[in-house]
Amino acid sequence: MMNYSEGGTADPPAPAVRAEGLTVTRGPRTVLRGLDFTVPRGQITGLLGPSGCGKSTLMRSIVGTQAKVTGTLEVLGSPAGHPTLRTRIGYVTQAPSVYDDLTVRQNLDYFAAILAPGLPHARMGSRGGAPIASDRRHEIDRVLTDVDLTSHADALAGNLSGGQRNRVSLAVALLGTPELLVLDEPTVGLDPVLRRDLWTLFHSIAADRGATLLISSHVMDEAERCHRLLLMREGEILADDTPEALRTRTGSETVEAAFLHLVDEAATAAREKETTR
Ligand SMILES: Nc1ncnc2c1ncn2[C@@H]1O[C@H](COP(=O)(O)OP(=O)(O)OP(=O)(O)O)[C@@H](O)[C@H]1O
Repeated sequence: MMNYSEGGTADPPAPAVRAEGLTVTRGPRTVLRGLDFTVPRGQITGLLGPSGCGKSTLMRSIVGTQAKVTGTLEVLGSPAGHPTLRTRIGYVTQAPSVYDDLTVRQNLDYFAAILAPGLPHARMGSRGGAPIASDRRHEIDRVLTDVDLTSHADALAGNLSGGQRNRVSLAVALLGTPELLVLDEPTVGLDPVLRRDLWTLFHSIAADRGATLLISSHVMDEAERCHRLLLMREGEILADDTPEALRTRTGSETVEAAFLHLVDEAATAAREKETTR
């Protein structure tokens, strides 16, 4: 049932992420400069911008692993980094975090045991090495199917290709059906077919499970696949809108052209500000 305010209109759901004046310093540099934005729930928000603009730093701040964060940063209604958020967020870093000397299934079982140590250990299975609790096995089978690695379940992670290792990391993040998935360049190094399949998976995660996805990329054609975009440049947010609205607003045919238009616009505005000083 929906909640209604006194005025009779539906309360908009609280955003998955809300930032106000978010500033991050790394060493002597201010890497994020007073960002204000929200990430709506149940949608795919793309975080796009050139290398070094601060995408990973912003993602690390959201998942609570970044030091020297000031301003307001709320994630799923709690301050970023709050312990209760740990099991509600799935995070995939750029470098796949998997154990090379374990098989894909053993990696997943290890992370599943950490995520949900209370899962029942009744009815043990024994295929593929050490016994695995049946509920965990079911969960692991599900995420293996999601990332199309079922046929490699018993391969050592160290023997996989870079793209396959990335998908093991993604499978780890999908364990436990998190409400918010933060994926740092998840499609780097993947062939076009796999990239397409992963984007189909991302859309079904948002549509079927109501999860929120924040996905970084510096490949502009992936922007077209997102519901919303945060375009970043040099630690600032250049635009926060839908791909269509960005194209329309800038009179551009592609998001890439819209991005370049906004960069030029920002540079012109900065020059004018400088000359009127
Ligand atoms: N450990 C660090 N110490 C100091 N500065 C850092 C550190 N890591 C990153 N930076 C700086 O912070 C800025 C933002 O880096 P970040 O990794 O967030 O960018 P990015 O947009 O994710 O880049 P890429 O697309 O190449 O991954 C960069 O200018 C980088 O030089």
